[in-house]
Formats: sequence, C-alpha cells, structure tokens
Amino acid sequence: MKTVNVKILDPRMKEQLPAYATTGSAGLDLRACLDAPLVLKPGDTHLVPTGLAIHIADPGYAAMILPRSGMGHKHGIVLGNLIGLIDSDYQGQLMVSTWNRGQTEFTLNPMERLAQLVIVPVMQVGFNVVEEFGDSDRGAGGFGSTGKH
Ligand SMILES: O=c1ccn([C@H]2C[C@H](O)[C@@H](COP(=O)(O)OP(=O)(O)OP(=O)(O)O)O2)c(=O)[nH]1
Ligand SMILES: [Mg+2]
Repeated sequence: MKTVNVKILDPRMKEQLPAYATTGSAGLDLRACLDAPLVLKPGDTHLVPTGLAIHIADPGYAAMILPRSGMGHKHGIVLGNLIGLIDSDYQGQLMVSTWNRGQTEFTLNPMERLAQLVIVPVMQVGFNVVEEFGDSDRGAGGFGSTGKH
C-alpha cells in the first residue's frame, strides 16, 4: 500500500488516524475536530476542521472529500462545495465544508465521522489547439441526446 505524509494537528487524532473500515473500502472517514457540539440549522454551512494535514506530493494523485452516505441520506449532512478536491501540493489542514441541506436541525458532535477522503489518480494534460476534431460516435450530442429509456 502507498503511503502519504500526514501531520497530526489535533492531538485527539493521534489515536484515531483515518483507516479503511474494510479491506475493500475506498474511503477514509474524516472526523469533526470540534471542541463542542455544533448545531447546524437547516441551510447552515460550517467549515469543520479535521485535525489533519496531508501532503500527497505526487501530481499524479489527488484526494477528494465526499459525503458519507448515511450522513447525507438520513440526516441531510453533505458538503457545501458538493465535492472537496485536495491538490497534491496542498499542505494545510483538511477542512470539510459541512452543509445541512435538510429540513431539520442536526447536531454534529466532536470527533464524529462526517465525511470521507478518497485518493484518486490524476492526469495533468497540456492543450493541443486544433480547428477540427476527428469523428466520434457521439459528436457534440449530450444532455439527454441518447434518449430517456
Ligand atoms: O473541501 C475542501 C476543498 C479544498 N480544500 C483545500 C485543499 C485544496 O487543495 C485547497 C484549494 O481548493 P480548491 O482549489 O478547490 O479551492 P479554490 O477556491 O480554487 O482555492 P485556491 O484559490 O486556493 O485554489 O483547499 C479543503 O481542505 N477542503
Ligand atoms: Mg483552486
């Protein structure tokens, strides 16, 4: 397994570094490094610290912060930015933009697992400017061009 350098910014994270919950897990759960419970009213967004900084270093990888399905589906707790993209050269604290998109108040407790981090491969590209593309099956069709059923 590859490793990524991590800085522990909150001592409470020392004993509970993110880990894959099962052998096949894609995500590492991130915890809310809060000092007190945080009440999120419907529509509220709060930037929640995770107590961790990572430096991926290799531009061939990035990390994404994604919602946890239970938090999102059952409690309406998703991300204010929908998806968080962590650049390979970012060295600051991982922050979770936490949005209560639901209709009821939600209390986020200190050290609760609120989102998940997924490491993904990335390809950086340069642009080759052309006047015409070669033919493709789809062409410019999109936005439902293949029909509904
Ligand atoms: O949910 C997130 C999203 C981003 N970041 C950090 C890591 C990322 O590398 C950096 C910049 O994110 P992004 O490029 O998405 O934001 P921006 O608004 O374009 O800021 P910048 O001008 O700093 O690139 O912020 C987080 O901690 N959590
Ligand atoms: Mg940016």
